[in-house]
Amino acid sequence: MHLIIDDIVKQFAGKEVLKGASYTFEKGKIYGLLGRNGAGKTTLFNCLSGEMAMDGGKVLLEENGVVRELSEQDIGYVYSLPILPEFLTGYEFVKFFMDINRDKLHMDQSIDDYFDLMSMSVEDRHRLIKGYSHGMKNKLQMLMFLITKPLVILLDEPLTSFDIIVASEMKEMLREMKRNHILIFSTHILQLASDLCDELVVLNNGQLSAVPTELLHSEEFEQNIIKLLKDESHDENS
Ligand SMILES: Nc1ncnc2c1ncn2[C@@H]1O[C@H](COP(=O)(O)OP(=O)(O)OP(=O)(O)O)[C@@H](O)[C@H]1O
Repeated sequence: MHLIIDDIVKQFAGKEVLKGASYTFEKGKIYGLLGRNGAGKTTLFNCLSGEMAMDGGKVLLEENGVVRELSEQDIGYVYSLPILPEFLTGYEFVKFFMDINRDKLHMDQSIDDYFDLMSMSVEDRHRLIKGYSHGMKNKLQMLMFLITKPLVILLDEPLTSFDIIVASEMKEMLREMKRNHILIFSTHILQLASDLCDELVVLNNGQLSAVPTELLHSEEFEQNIIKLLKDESHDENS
């Protein structure tokens, strides 16, 4: 399975943020998306998820040799600031979520099984989401995708809000999930990127490019990434 991003263009009031971004992502890998503040990472995710209309380009999904347009159902998007109904408990929300998606699911696990997978205590799952920490809200969002298993999962700065124990559990889970999904996450934490990702992609000057794999585990990794991101062609006002 491949996610093919082909020549995406996106502009806001005449300012081009994505200038013909192209890249092919494949199943079985975790991709880290790096870029400076304002480079357009969230914009790219919004275009992929269909939340924002693109001004040009295509997003395609290739499965078993068949290429089709990516649909909203193929995408799971973990926001950096999760939007969840605060007046429900985590348990009530997951129950509701499973009910509305019932026809699409293989109901092989119970609600509690999913919470167990997320290591969320029985007490927490029955508390109002209103009182959840940022990290717990992110966990709940991740749980939704364990249920619906979208083919492509986008994570916008996801692990920054987790404590080290939860972050390490999440990393393990992402490594498990990559077998059947395409996982792309944006981050500013280079340590996390080099630790977790199989491939790094840089968004710079509106275009996507791969970071050579040999740089990923080299001693000069950080310096090389800084050099790449400082590329003189990057100009936030262009
Ligand atoms: N809805 C919008 N209307 C106008 N401009 C926007 C909109 N969304 C994003 N932009 C602009 O597009 C550019 C890219 O923003 P974006 O949030 O995608 O960057 P980012 O790489 O995710 O940044 P960060 O790392 O700081 O989160 C910025 O200059 C931003 O101001």
